[in-house]
Amino acid sequence: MATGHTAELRVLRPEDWDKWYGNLIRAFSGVPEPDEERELWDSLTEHDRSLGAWDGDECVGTAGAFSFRVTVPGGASVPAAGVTGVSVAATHRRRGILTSMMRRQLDDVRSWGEPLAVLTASEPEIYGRFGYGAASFQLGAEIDTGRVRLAVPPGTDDVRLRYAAPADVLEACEAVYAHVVPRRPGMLARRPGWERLGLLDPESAREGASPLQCVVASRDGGTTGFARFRVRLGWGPAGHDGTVILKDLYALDPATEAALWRFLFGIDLTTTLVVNGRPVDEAWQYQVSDIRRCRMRLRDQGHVRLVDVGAALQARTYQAPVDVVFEVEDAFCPWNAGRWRLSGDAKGASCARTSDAADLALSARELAEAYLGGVSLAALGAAGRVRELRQGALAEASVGFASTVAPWLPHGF
Ligand SMILES: CC(=O)SCCNC(=O)CCNC(=O)[C@H](O)C(C)(C)COP(=O)(O)OP(=O)(O)OC[C@H]1O[C@@H](n2cnc3c(N)ncnc32)[C@H](O)[C@@H]1OP(=O)(O)O
Repeated sequence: MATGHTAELRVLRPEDWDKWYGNLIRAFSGVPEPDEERELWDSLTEHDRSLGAWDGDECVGTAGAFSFRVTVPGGASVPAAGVTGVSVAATHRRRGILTSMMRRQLDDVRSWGEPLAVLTASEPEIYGRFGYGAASFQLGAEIDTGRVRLAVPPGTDDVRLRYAAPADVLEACEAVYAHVVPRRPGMLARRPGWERLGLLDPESAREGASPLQCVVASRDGGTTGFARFRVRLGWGPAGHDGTVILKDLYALDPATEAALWRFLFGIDLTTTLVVNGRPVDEAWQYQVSDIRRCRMRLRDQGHVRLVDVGAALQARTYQAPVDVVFEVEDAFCPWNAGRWRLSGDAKGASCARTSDAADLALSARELAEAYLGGVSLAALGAAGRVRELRQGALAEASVGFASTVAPWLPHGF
């Protein structure tokens, strides 16, 4: 590890934002972001929740924490720090600056009374040591729409689709998003200003494709879904072989969802549909005629940290009754360490300290991975990461923690 003078950590002052953001951009290659994006992040930065590490008047470290609310199993919306903008100047790397920022940040989040922290990681290896675990995953696919057919459910033909300029229908699209948020663990309620994320459309992101297009779905006069996407034309030995690139898609009901996917599959002069960051249990994969020609891939998305184990476990529900004592190890947030009794079912839960014998032993990281219901405690047990101390406790907890809807974090921040 390099030595030398340590950096001074302080809360970001608005007038220091340019230097702060400059360090962040440089840590991600130094290629400037398009003005549109820079201006958006400038307006969304919560200065009083952001930290800078300073070496004299040079910013050498950054970390922010948006004030989000995240959906947990059962549908409650729980305060969560959205950890963002983490960087350390390459000149100052590996001398503990990130560790000092994570230390300060988790202490702050605890003092703000937020039981959770969430992030998307540039490299998953960075955050496990601080107690974060990958709790939601995302599906990507490159679908050969020239070959693959979609079998849609009844009612799909009742859905009306129309093109609209994305900005003109933003309000209706945001209303759809707001309806979807409580249905899926891991999703974030929109804060004012964040709706602009959906309209971001810098020229540099297009890579030869069209500006963002939007198709809005409606049934019985009400907006029930939308898709935003780009189209890139192509030409191969067999003629036109263009690509549709999906940016986002939300639907309130299965017929709307199927109508939007059928539309994306069928755009003339295209033979490929590229999608990224989709829920792992999304319906289209069970409607296709040839799953292999969808070339699917799985990736981690939302990393979660239980900042307050008791409050976090109590905030969600459990799909089957659970009554277990966890022996929790938490070296980085020692206030969580020790024994906790969780009693809960589909209606609610309580979680409190106990001196009773432990049923399951694990660290806060395993609890975080299982927290949104997308990672099985039994699977973590099989991996040697959860120890069962009372026979049957692992199966009981695994069934209770599971979510019938896969957790999903649709976008980074
Ligand atoms: C939520 C987000 O914003 S994700 C974005 C994260 N940022 C980036 O990826 C930008 C490029 N990278 C960076 O800016 C820096 O390398 C950082 C922020 C990842 C790490 O900062 P540093 O100050 O060098 O980390 P620090 O010295 O505190 O390292 C702490 C420990 O983590 C390890 N570590 C740090 N970064 C990494 C990494 N990328 N991969 C694996 N291990 C890492 C260190 O080796 C060290 O381990 P040790 O305690 O066993 O010695």
